[in-house]
Amino acid sequence: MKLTKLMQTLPVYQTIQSIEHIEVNGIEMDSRAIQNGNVFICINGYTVDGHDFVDQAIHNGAVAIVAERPLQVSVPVIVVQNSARAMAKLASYFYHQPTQQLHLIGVTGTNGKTTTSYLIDRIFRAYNQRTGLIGTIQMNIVDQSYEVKNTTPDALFLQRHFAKMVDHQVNTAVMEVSSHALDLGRVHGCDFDVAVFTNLSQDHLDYHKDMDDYLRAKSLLFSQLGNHYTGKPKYAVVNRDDSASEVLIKSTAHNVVTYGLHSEATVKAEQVKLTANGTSFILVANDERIAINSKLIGRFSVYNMLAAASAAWVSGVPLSTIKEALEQTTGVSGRFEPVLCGQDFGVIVDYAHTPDSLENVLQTIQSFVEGKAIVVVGCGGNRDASKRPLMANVAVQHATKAIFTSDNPRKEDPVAILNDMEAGVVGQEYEVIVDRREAICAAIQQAQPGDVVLIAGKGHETYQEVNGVRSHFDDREVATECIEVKQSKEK
Ligand SMILES: CC(=O)N[C@H]1[C@@H](OP(=O)(O)OP(=O)(O)OC[C@H]2O[C@@H](n3ccc(=O)[nH]c3=O)[C@H](O)[C@@H]2O)O[C@H](CO)[C@@H](O)[C@@H]1O[C@H](C)C(=O)N[C@@H](C)C(=O)N[C@H](CCC(=O)O)C(=O)O
Ligand SMILES: Nc1ncnc2c1ncn2[C@@H]1O[C@H](COP(=O)(O)OP(=O)(O)OP(=O)(O)O)[C@@H](O)[C@H]1O
Ligand SMILES: N[C@H](CCC[C@H](N)C(=O)O)C(=O)O
Ligand SMILES: [Mg+2]
Repeated sequence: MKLTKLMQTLPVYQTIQSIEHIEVNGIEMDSRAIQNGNVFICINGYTVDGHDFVDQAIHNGAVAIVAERPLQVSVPVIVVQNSARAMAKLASYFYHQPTQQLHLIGVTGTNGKTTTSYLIDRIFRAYNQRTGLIGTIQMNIVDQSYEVKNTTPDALFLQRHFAKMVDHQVNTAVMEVSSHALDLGRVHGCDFDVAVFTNLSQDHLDYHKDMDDYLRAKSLLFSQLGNHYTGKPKYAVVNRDDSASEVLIKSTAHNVVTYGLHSEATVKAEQVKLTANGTSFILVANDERIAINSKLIGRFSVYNMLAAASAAWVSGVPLSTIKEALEQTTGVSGRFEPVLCGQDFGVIVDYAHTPDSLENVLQTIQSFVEGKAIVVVGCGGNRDASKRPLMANVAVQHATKAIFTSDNPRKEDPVAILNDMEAGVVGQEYEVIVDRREAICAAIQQAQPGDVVLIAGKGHETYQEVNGVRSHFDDREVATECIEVKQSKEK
């Protein structure tokens, strides 16, 4: 592609050298990956500044540079205001605007994005669509899975893989859209057809200045809806029971569909019944009604099902298909996942890593547990420290017994993180066991028939990061080992 043609997608840029003759065969943001004929985009990151790697990029064959400032180098430099946002547009154009060929659904919110995305994916599969999915656990393109580093990867990765989805005849794609991604412009080149909001509560205040700033980032998914005008109808699907939805509704000029349990909503759940084995409710969408009997547990799961059902319903999927998919779903890896080794007490591995999700999950357990609810929980290092005392407080308030432990301390001192957690507890008992394996085994040792042990925070993760080094660690495997040790002692 001619560089001049590629650059047409940017409304404003500056270059003093002629770029008329340049032919481009690829875009890269990493100097190490540059090949002959590529354009190198310099991104000023959190760790290093991509502008410092132009020489390596040129040495590897870069024919032009996109940068945020003029650079004295041997190839033309195109100066833009924000190279990450420019990259999103350039990548979309280079890969022939793949998201315009997909029915693209974006899911944002503090909790429930992964679960809701999987439910949407399963509904569209039941509707015989070829689907793609991008989120915290992995990326799926039809039946192939790929690792991802971020919940919402960078714009280049996204556009490249949307193009791959188009090549694989995918027609519907669903992705989680994190607040970081919205703020950093990772989804700037994406033409969403449906934007879904789950809920808002505290998280990521290490990155966002305050809750208003966090909500502002989330609202970008709604304000940018329909930016790439193609004439297709666009829908905002929001949780009516969450007050943050008011801001999101005001952020979009497109169709708004609300869902909820308590308020007047377009899509509702009526006659909700929550049991230890699942949930049932009547799904109401305008004047259509259908009974749902799901294996998913807890009121929060009803919200996730409503969000997914609404996204599918506005896309034209019949309620009968939505019912079929929701009823077949047993759950998502590491989300309220039971560990079953024939023991006479429950063990649940869950990804709750915010005060709100921990409270939701513990309340759900309390609603059916016959004995004690024992929670093992920690807080991540180098992430929002202000949620630590709040999570500890939720743990002691909503569990019979709380054991505080480590959850990816990253580069922080695990004991310092635990001290931050302990500051949130006044006058209530808890135990601190720094080593996560020991903490899980201690909880399982203490469990009596009828008790439930909740192991929170890591869900599907298969590593523990300590001192910046990741080692294999899977809560489900460790719990199984601890149960087997307990069973062998009892024989
Ligand atoms: C803080 C943050 O968002 N960091 C992201 C960022 O990394 P960074 O800014 O450190 O990148 P960097 O290493 O400084 O590199 C800057 C530029 O120099 C280039 N470079 C670098 C070295 C070199 O030799 N040559 C070169 O050209 C790099 O390719 C890059 O273009 O860019 C990387 C590539 O896109 C991301 O993987 C990385 O996410 C890290 C892993 C991360 O942990 N991010 C978290 C905070 C995050 O984004 N989380 C959200 C939400 C999670 C959720 O709630 O579900 C997410 O969407 O994942
Ligand atoms: N709708 C919900 N409301 C509150 N809590 C929820 C909801 N759905 C799930 N949870 C809780 O939050 C945890 C994380 O769920 P999920 O992975 O679906 O969220 P996420 O938004 O993708 O999280 P992340 O930001 O890490 O990607 C679950 O394990 C469960 O404890
Ligand atoms: N997406 C979340 C994951 C947190 C999971 C928890 N296990 C941790 O490491 O803090 C985040 O980046 O904040
Ligand atoms: Mg997620």
